[in-house]
Order: sequence, then C-alpha cells, then structure tokens
Amino acid sequence: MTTSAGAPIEVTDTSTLNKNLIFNEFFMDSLTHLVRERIPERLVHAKAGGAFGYFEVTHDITHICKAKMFSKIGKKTPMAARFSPVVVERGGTDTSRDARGFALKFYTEDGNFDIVGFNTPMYVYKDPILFPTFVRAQKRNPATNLIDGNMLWDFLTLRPESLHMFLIVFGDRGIPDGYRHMPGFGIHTFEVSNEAGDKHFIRFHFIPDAGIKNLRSAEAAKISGIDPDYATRDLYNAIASGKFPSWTVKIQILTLDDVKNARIDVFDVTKVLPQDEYPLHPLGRFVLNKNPINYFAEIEQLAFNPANLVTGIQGGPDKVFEARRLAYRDAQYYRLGANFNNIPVNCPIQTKVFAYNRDGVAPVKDNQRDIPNYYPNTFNGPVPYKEEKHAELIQIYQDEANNFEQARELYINEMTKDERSRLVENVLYSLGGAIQSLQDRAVKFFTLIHSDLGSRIEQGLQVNRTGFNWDHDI
Ligand code: HEM
Repeated sequence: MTTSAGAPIEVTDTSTLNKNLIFNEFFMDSLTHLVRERIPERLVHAKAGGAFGYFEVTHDITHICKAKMFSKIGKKTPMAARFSPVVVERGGTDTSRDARGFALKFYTEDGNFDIVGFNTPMYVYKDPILFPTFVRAQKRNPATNLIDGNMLWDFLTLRPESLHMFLIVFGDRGIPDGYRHMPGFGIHTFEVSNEAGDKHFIRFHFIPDAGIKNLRSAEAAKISGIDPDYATRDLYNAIASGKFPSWTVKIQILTLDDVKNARIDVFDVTKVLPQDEYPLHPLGRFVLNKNPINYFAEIEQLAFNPANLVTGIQGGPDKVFEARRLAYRDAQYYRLGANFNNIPVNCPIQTKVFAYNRDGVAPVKDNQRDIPNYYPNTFNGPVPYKEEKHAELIQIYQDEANNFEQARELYINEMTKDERSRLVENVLYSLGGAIQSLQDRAVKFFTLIHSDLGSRIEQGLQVNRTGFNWDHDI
C-alpha cells in the first residue's frame, strides 16, 4: 500500500486518533482525492452497461464501401459497446420506459468509427435546434425537481412528429428485457463510397442473436424496486459466465437514384425506410466477449462521437447528424477534458496518432514528443495523405417532418391487437396525470394518427383520470 505518489504507508498511519492529521500522507492523499472523484455525468444517457468484443465481416460490401473494416469476409475489428437509457440519471433505474442508446466504437486501421445509435429505428425530430428543448422537457421540473409528465406531453404535442418514436416507447418495445435482447439502429442514412468513388446510402440494423425480449410495465416496475441495475447486471453476468451476446449486422442499401426517386425523405431521422422497398442485406456480426476490468476507466470514460468516421464512410448529410458532430465533442471536452482522445479506451488502437494538438489537461501521453507542433512546416512533421477518389457528402434539402403516415402504419400493421391495448394503457398512465389542455391536444394528434387510437385514448381519459398525477402539488 502506497500513497498516490508512491510512498509506502506505515501501518500506524492507518489510524489518526490522537495524531497529527496534516503529517499523515495516507489521510491527506485519500481525503483530498475523494472529494475530487466526481466528474460530470453525461447530459443524456448517463447510466449504462458496456463491454468489449469484435466485429466480423460475413458478407462482402466492397462494391459499395471501401472502409478497411469491411475489406474482406472474415475480417475482425476490435470494438466497444455502451447501452444506456436516455433520460435517467447515473443512479437511476435500468427498467424505465424510455428509448435506449446503442453506441458502438470500432477501432479500425483508419482510426475509430463510431455508430452512436438507438434501440428504435427512428428518432424524435429532424430539426436539431429542438435538442435542448427535448432534453429539458424530459428532465426535472425546475421548481419541484420532479420528473414532470406535463413537460413531456407539452413537447410531444407541440412537435407531434415525435409521436412516431413515442408509439414505440409507449408500446411493447419501450422497456427492453436487458441489453442482450435489444436491437440497435444507426438511424441516420449514412453516405458511403467505394474505390471508384461511387456513392451509396445505407442504414445500419443490429439484430440480437438471442432474440428480442421486452418487459411489461408491471414486471419492470417490480424489477426496478428490487434491482435498478437489472440490465447492467445481466450484461455483465452473461459475459462473465461465457454467454457472449452477439448481434447480426444488416444494412439497407440505396443508390443515388433510389434517393432521388424515393417517396419519402430518406435522410429524415424521424422516419424508417420501409423494408419492402429497401430490404436488409447481411453484412456481419458482432460479439461482446470481454467485460471492463474497471468500469470508470473503460465505460464511463468512453467517448462516442458520430464525427468519428473513416475513409469510405462520409456520415449522414442531414442536419441532426451535423449537429451531433459538434455536440458530442463539446460534451466530452466538458466532462473529460481537452485530451479525452488520449484516454486508453478512446485511443485508436490499430493506428498511430500524428496530430498537431499539444498540451492541455492530462492525459497528454507523450504529447507528440519533439515532433513539430505547427503545420505546414519544413521539419518533417506529419503530412496529410492524398485520396484518389475523394468523396464529399451530398447536399440535401429537407422539409418539415410529418410522420402520421408512418405512425399509422406502425399502429395498424406492426402492432398486434394486444400490443395496441398495452400502448393505450401505457399512454394513459403517463398522459392521465397531465393537465386537461395537454390531454386534449394529445387526443387530437392521436386521432390524426388513427381514429381508433384517438378515441381509445379519449375514452380512457374520460373514465380514468387516475394516471400518475404529474400535476400533484405543482
Ligand atoms: C440534435 C441531435 C442530438 C444531439 C445534439 C445529441 C447530443 C448528445 C450529447 C451531448 C450526448 C452526451 C455525450 C457525452 O457526454 O459523451 C449524447 C449522448 C448520446 N446520444 Fe445523442 N444527440 C442527438 C441525437 C441523437 C440521436 C439521433 C441518437 C441516435 C441515433 C443519439 C444517441 C446517443 C447515444 C447512444 C448517446 C450515449 C453515448 C454513450 O454511450 O456515451 N443522439 N447525445
């Protein structure tokens, strides 16, 4: 046992009774470190489970994408994964009704490629200016410090395009039964390019090999009281006991002509791309076979960023993607410091970094030693490479979102009769406690989605206004 500075601790220093505290380095070192041990939790997705493993190519897609990680069948790339409810705080429960983050980092030979996705195939809105509003509407009421359904329903009914995703959140898929049974989606339509420079557009799907399983509200509420870390524990224990979770990776592929001729804005993150028009093509699988040895070092400090792209994958041309390229980097500067890419789990382990960034808060690693610290220079500092067929992201024009059509299809065609009843029940539980004007506005939009849905919610609200009382004491 030593102090952080390496001085061996003598056994009499492990008690301070009747002794001078200031001269006790064990006491001074441990107390002053303890009060500095908290860093900001992530603004969203604060609580999570995570693990490491590999991605393996099972099907060739080199005709559309030249990214090295897809270069041949059988090729394996090391990776990290982090799964997280969106809204709950770091000490919250894993079984809340919410979407889940599905974040993957691939340590490729061309640097890190991150797919920072969800367990829903669509997102809430397509205009990223709504991000702060949406986040706050789901967080605590500034006066009461309580989660406040009035704020959520206010947002959902002011921006009704969000109801498409929230039908999933309030439906059977709103509480996954652990992370091993949860699907993932990249959501954005990514532009990719091949060796010839031709462009294609893909959406990523991750299908759990163990099958999709979800929890019902009552079950989830019970588990939440007994084991709020249910999903984190399940992931850790499965890997620790050798039951490695895996996912099959598939993609929807669109040509530039498909994009031009599509009936819908295929870059709209609030929409799904219908699989009868754009079928799934197999690409690979990923396996999580290694737990973190130290959670804080390896999972809390993981820094995902949609801007982590590699040659052959240009990213999404939509505005949400563009906003995300800024937001994650900014969040990580704030919560981990300017050198967060030097934290071992964020380092591109298959390639060497030759960046011109220097100094700043630790960790600086070797700080690029004595290599020139400005570019261009005439002293053999690192130089850029030349891409023969450089691919730029296409420019797109996007209209306002309107998803009642896809929300209707989801309600009628994808949900079973029983799931539709549970959806209504779950909506009533949340909406039942909101103020009347928000309930009326919600009924109007649910009716626009489908008259059956609207009338069931309206009737439910009339007979039973005993949902959770959000308005209580406010
Ligand atoms: C305007 C749109 C969005 C903005 C500005 C935004 C911003 C953020 C920020 C600031 C964080 C915290 C990052 C950190 O502290 O490390 C975060 C986390 C996350 N976001 Fe978003 N986000 C947006 C949309 C989305 C979308 C569309 C998805 C899914 C496709 C998504 C998935 C995630 C996930 C999975 C995490 C947790 C990453 C982790 O495990 O560390 N976000 N987001």
